[in-house]
Amino acid sequence: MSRLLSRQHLAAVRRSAPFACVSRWLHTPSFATVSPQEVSGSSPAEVQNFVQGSWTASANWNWIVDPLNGDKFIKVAEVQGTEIKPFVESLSKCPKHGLHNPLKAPERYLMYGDISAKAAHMLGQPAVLDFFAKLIQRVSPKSYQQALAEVQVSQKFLENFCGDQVRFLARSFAVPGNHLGQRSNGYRWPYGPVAIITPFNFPLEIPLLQLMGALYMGNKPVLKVDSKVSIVMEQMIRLLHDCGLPAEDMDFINSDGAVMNKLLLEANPKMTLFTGSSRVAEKLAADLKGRVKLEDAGFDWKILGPDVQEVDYVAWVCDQDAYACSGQKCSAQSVLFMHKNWSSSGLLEKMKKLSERRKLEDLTIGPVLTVSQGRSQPFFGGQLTPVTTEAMIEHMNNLLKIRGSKVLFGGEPLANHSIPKIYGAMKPTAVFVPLEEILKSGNFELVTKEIFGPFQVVTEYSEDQLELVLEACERMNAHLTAAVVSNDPLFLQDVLGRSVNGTTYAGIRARTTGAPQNHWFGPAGDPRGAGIGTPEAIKLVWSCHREVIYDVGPVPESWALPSAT
Ligand SMILES: NC(=O)c1ccc[n+]([C@@H]2O[C@H](COP(=O)([O-])OP(=O)(O)OC[C@H]3O[C@@H](n4cnc5c(N)ncnc54)[C@H](O)[C@@H]3O)[C@@H](O)[C@H]2O)c1
Repeated sequence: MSRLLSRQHLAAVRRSAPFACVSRWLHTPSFATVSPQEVSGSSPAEVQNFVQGSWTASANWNWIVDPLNGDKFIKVAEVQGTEIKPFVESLSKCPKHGLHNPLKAPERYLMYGDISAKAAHMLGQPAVLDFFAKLIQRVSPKSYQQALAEVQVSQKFLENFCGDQVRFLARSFAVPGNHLGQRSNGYRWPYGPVAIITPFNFPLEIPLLQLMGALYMGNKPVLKVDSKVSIVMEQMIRLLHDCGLPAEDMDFINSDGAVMNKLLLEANPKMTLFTGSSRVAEKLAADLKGRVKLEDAGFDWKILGPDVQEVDYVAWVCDQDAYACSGQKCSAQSVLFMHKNWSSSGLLEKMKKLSERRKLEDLTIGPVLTVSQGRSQPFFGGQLTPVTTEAMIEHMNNLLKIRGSKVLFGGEPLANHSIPKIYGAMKPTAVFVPLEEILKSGNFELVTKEIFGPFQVVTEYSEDQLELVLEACERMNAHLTAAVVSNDPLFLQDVLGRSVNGTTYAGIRARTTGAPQNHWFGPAGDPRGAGIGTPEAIKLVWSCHREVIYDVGPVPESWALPSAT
């Protein structure tokens, strides 16, 4: 359905809708072609692709089921392997030097400042914030506050890059040369044709921030979002077009992983930003011969230091870090190392009580959406774990085989729900495993396996066991976020100085999650590691360094031909 037709359809629906429906549509923003409240099994929404300046369908519709009741409620026009040609051609139209760069079409930096200003203004309207928050809730169930925070972070990010801020991203430098007429200039240069692949858990924030970063620096991206949630970004692209985004500047594709993999191999983007599991990240790094930046798995740790204080606050942050968004933040607290001084503080009892406040009705706990890949997705090697209820229970039972381990709270499936079986439905769960056992080679892999759901491991250490805690952190593979909860400066210095996680919070209010637009967010310790959010992240991910050495003379009158060297 073309954009025009969609609008006509929308207008027709608005005309024929009963009163309650009309009032909802009245609150639907002008760019939108769906209403979050209306999408249902009996009134399914459609998601299209955008390529070479127009919205297109495909030969195949992939049905997405409502994660709360299993109804087929969204159909996505998934591009098949035989249909990728327009996307390949579109990317090939962009030269390696990009759509703009410091020496070509610099007015486009200003244009993107204007687009950001308009988009920030539009997204900041209460009705538009609400529209996106509710749409996110429909496809990636989380509490209204969590969904709204995702939209607000995205809105603030756009505000941050208004006016001249986009051109400042491409600030260059000059160094005087050796003689008159010579100087070197360092430029931030685009890659040209690029690709962005993003997962299901932040349907708006991750794709929007990476997309805008790519565009700001002069690249032409093709964007692929997990089909389960791509309706959100489809609507956002319509908003961006309304705010002046040139239609030819980016493409949007819906497909399964295998087709996207094929597209990457045929279109040969000069850089691919991948956010998702380590399994796919490693495959793409090999397939694309290292031309990638990665935001992959997180097994995020929190260490509570020896100074016990603010127990209620720390318990609340632990609950939020481990269980908000049902534990489906890549920054979620996966393991808690608790100094023995906290044992008698009542912290664990408080965490248990807080976890029991969570309920499906307000989506403070909800479905776990990591599933095995779609029909045509081949198995690429490595452990592929759909996080179903059974898978989480099985993982818990394996942990419970470790000597001294026990369930602290949770450990049971959610009751009274209609979440489809392909998704997980588990109460917020904490399993205690003794520190010495965690470190044993047979156990370590199991304990540090990322369970992308409401699940954490808790352990305890004594004064003389900090070395073991740091050894555990050193042996982990994913170094995304971390928290050192202490106001003891020497403790902080010691732990921070001997660890690597990319986004680390330190102090008694430290958390593992949050990641607003004003913090760098990304892994450390891997040269392929990407970042998101800040000017530094945009420059690192979406541009490379180019040095132009101007040497315009004059050649000194005294110059004579030197002997051969
Ligand atoms: N580091 C971060 O910033 C960050 C942020 C969010 C999620 N994550 C991680 O993402 C994972 C959860 O997401 P998921 O299970 O949906 O991840 P996933 O790797 O299965 O999928 C991510 C995206 O990659 C696509 N994809 C899959 N195979 C592909 C292939 N061969 N070629 C190209 N694209 C392919 C998927 O369709 C999806 O759009 C967790 O491990 C989590 O920690 C990391």
